[in-house]
Order: sequence, then C-alpha cells, then structure tokens
Amino acid sequence: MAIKLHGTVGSPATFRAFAALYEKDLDVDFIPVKLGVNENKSPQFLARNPFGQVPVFEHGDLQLFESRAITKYVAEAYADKGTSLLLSRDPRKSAIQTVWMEVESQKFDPATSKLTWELFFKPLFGMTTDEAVVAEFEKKLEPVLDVYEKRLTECKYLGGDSFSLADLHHLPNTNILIGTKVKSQFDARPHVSAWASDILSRPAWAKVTSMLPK
Ligand SMILES: N[C@@H](CCC(=O)N[C@@H](CS)C(=O)NCC(=O)O)C(=O)O
Repeated sequence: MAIKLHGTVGSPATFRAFAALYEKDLDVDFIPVKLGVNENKSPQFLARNPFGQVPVFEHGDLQLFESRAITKYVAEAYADKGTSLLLSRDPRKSAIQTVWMEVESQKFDPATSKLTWELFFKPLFGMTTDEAVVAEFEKKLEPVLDVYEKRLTECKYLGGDSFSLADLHHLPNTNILIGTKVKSQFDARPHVSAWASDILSRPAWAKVTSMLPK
C-alpha cells in the first residue's frame, strides 16, 4: 500500500510533509496539485481537505491534511525507521519538544509566512512586494529569533540535543528566507545561523529541494 502525497512543488507546507517522509526514507507517490488553476478547490480535492489546501497525505484509508499533523503521524507511525523525529517517550522531554513545535506554528510561522509571501512568492508571481508589510513582519520576527538564539545556547536543537520535528517544521520558510534580505536576521545571531545551516544541510532536505525546477 503506497503512501501518497497530494501537493505542490515549492509549497512550504507540502515540503514540510516531504521532509518528514524523506527523513524516514519512505517511498512516496507524489500527486501534483495545480494551485494556479484552482485544482485544490475542485470537489474531488475538497473531499480530501475541506479547506482546499495542500498537502494531503493518504495511506490506505487514512487521509490527513495539515502538514504538521502529517509529520507527527509519520514520526509516530514509523518511529523505528530512518531518523528519530521524536526525542523521547518520556512525557516531560516530549512536552519540551512540543513547546518548540508550538512556538514554530504560533510565533515563527505567522511572521515568516508573511515574509516569504512578500519577498519570494509575490515577485515570483509578478506581484509587487509591500515593503511596509516586510518591515512590520521583520520587526515581529526579531524577538522570536532572539528567543531562539538563547535557546540554542542551551541545546544544539530547539527541542533538545538532537534534530526533531521541532526543527524540521522550520525548514521550508527558513530555506526561502535565507535567500532574501531576511538572511541578515539569521546571520546576526550566531547560534541561529549555525542551527539554520545545520538543518538546511540535511540530506533529506536536499532531496526535498531537488524537486524544485533548476
Ligand atoms: N496549515 C496548513 C497550511 C497549508 C497551506 O497554506 N497550503 C498552501 C500552499 S503552502 C495552499 O494550499 N494554498 C492554496 C490556498 O490556500 O488556496 C498546513 O500546514 O498544511
């Protein structure tokens, strides 16, 4: 029974799911969804995700949407395969990893998704970047990265001493932003900068980004 991922090359949420699947060395049947022609709003796609967004994961009769729910399922279902993406079964250690997964989705993602949209996707689609929005969200990202800098002086990765979902969830937006002027915010914080280089150089992530057109 093949694992299927419905998604779009370059979509941060699709790439987040792929990162977990590739860390686990899983074979994936990729089913491309064309966002540009609203394939994601077709009745067939809405039956898979009523919010009409990629990615959607399918394995037999299990169907999931929300990239972070997909990565968590993959980490748990394939716990003994590939990279261990869950730091511990101990509730206390596991809770600390969860804290940093929540920080990513509640603090890092809202600021960085706005910035990736303004600085990367809008120019890609021939739209004009709104510099006022960029300035506003760069300001919001700064205190988040300050907290990361402190955290990363205490341990090598956000969730603890090894790479986990808490780091993996950051990959798509970090990968885009280090190709923009926001890179300077990463560079200004030595531990954040080293952490970003480390997680972006993982072979599984290189396999994900190799899907991008050259
Ligand atoms: N929270 C969702 C976000 C999914 C999402 O924003 N997907 C985007 C592509 S990265 C999408 O499908 N956009 C098309 C749309 O919203 O109509 C997740 O993590 O899966």
